[in-house]
Amino acid sequence: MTCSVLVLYYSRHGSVAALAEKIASGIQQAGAEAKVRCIAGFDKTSVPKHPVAELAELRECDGLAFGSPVRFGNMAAEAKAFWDSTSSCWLKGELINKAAGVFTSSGSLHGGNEANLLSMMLPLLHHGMVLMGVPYSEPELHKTQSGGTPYGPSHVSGLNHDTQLSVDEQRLALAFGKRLGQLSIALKNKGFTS
Ligand SMILES: Cc1cc2nc3c(=O)[nH]c(=O)nc-3n(C[C@H](O)[C@H](O)[C@H](O)COP(=O)(O)O)c2cc1C
Repeated sequence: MTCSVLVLYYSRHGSVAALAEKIASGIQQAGAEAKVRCIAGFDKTSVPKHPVAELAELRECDGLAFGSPVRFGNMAAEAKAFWDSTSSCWLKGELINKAAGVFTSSGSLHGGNEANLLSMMLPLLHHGMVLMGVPYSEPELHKTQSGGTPYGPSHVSGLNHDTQLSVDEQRLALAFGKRLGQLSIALKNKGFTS
């Protein structure tokens, strides 16, 4: 039975997209399929790095990783607008009991990445998803000097959003993806998901 995990993100400058790709590698390492899809920007001028997500892909996923940059301590409006378009999915309970987690990128280390991750969980909880993060059994969580939190992977991109993912950020994103893949497979195989 194939298990397909949707890696759904919004990214303006590419930092969240870079995390999405690492998470997808971890999902694949767990033996699940990773489908990377982006949320289109409002201005429609930028060329997306991955295909733009269709609502049907959210309905059909077996697990979800959701990413957004920090915008004034919260998720980007584009990401919020996507969730505001998912009422039909919520009415039918199509995401109930599916594994999910969140990831983000912020300009500065204390610029609100953890607050953002927590608020990004809210729509997923309303949809009845089973939330997971990164456990402290991952050694990088104890020593990272950049991003990477128990609430989900993160990156600190700097004032000009030009820093690469650190080694610790990459490892934590990979571990998160692997764990999400494993949990998605387990929940699907046990018959918990619709
Ligand atoms: C309107 C706006 C608000 C932002 N607010 C914050 C913020 O509250 N804290 C922070 O650390 N960075 C903030 N940033 C910076 C972005 O979170 C950061 O550049 C992020 O890495 C961008 O991700 P992306 O490269 O995937 O677009 C803000 C950027 C914009 C454009």
